[in-house]
Amino acid sequence: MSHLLEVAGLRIDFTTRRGSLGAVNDISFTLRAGESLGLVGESGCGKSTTAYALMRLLPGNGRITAGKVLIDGKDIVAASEDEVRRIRWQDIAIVFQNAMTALNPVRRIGDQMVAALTEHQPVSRAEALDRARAIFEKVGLSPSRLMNYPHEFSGGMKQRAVIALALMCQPRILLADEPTTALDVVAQRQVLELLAGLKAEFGLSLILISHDISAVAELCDRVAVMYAGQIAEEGPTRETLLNPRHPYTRGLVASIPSIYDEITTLSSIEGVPPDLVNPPLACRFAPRCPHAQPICAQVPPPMVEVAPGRRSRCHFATQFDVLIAGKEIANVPT
Ligand SMILES: Nc1ncnc2c1ncn2[C@@H]1O[C@H](COP(=O)(O)OP(=O)(O)OP(=O)(O)O)[C@@H](O)[C@H]1O
Repeated sequence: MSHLLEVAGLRIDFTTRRGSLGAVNDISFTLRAGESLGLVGESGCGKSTTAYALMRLLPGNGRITAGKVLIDGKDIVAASEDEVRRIRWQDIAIVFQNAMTALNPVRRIGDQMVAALTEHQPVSRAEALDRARAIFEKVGLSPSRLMNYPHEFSGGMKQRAVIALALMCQPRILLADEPTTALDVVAQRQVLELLAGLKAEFGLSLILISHDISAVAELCDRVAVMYAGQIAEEGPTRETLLNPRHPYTRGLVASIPSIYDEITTLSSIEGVPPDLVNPPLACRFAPRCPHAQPICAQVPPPMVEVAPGRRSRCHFATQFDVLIAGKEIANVPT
């Protein structure tokens, strides 16, 4: 089956006062129609930057400096502004963390939804309104509230409205950047259930960016664990989180209470991620890795396939158990 989205060798740099900051460095992944991918990793690892690049919505000081982003075969990196306008929102749409980034506070929500469609497709206002009503219902909002202003909605309702807005042009790929972070626990759960339902109903391909690994475990077929602008490990969600092949994934999974029943330990990864203006030259995680070996500080690890559909950027990915066991043996008091 062909890929709906193919990201290859993506690199994104920001111009900063301290020099060039490599926010994303050689990222590759694919997404099939109807598939969901979770992007996880500590704050600052490049998740949002990746999502903005897929929409060609980087801030002014950000630039894609290498790589391709093929959306249904079309490269959005090389596309003209006109082509980008045809692709953005129609083929790929984004739900931001903060609903008010997407919603105009002084415009009725229904009018914003109508405009989102009529700006992109040759439909009448009446047709667009019909569609807005139908989508409002799909996202669990009453069509009678369509002409409300954003401030008349609760946080959870606003986020539903943002999802409705993103779906107006019937995109096939939906990016959700921390869609529940600003919500209370009940609304968080409801929005996640909504995303799962929409994915199933419309066959949406979903990229869920979240630091909530449990949400990703529940919603996503695959997971890409990012560290310092790179993908440290990627694979089917359950296998990857239950049996990591990268020390960073192992640390990340161990730092949350329990995603799957089998995992019960709780710890945290010591240290902080590197400065992306001057990242470590070899393995970016080596300075914090409890299992680091001399090679890790000398040679950049390649991304290797550890099993079909599973990749890890660790020198010891294919002998991971030995690496972990080695640490445990080294710790035995003599
Ligand atoms: N406009 C910008 N100018 C300069 N640096 C930026 C800019 N936006 C992001 N960065 C830097 O790029 C890196 C990646 O940031 P990004 O926001 O993509 O990470 P993230 O994983 O999404 O984090 P979070 O979970 O906090 O949103 C960070 O080092 C960040 O400081």
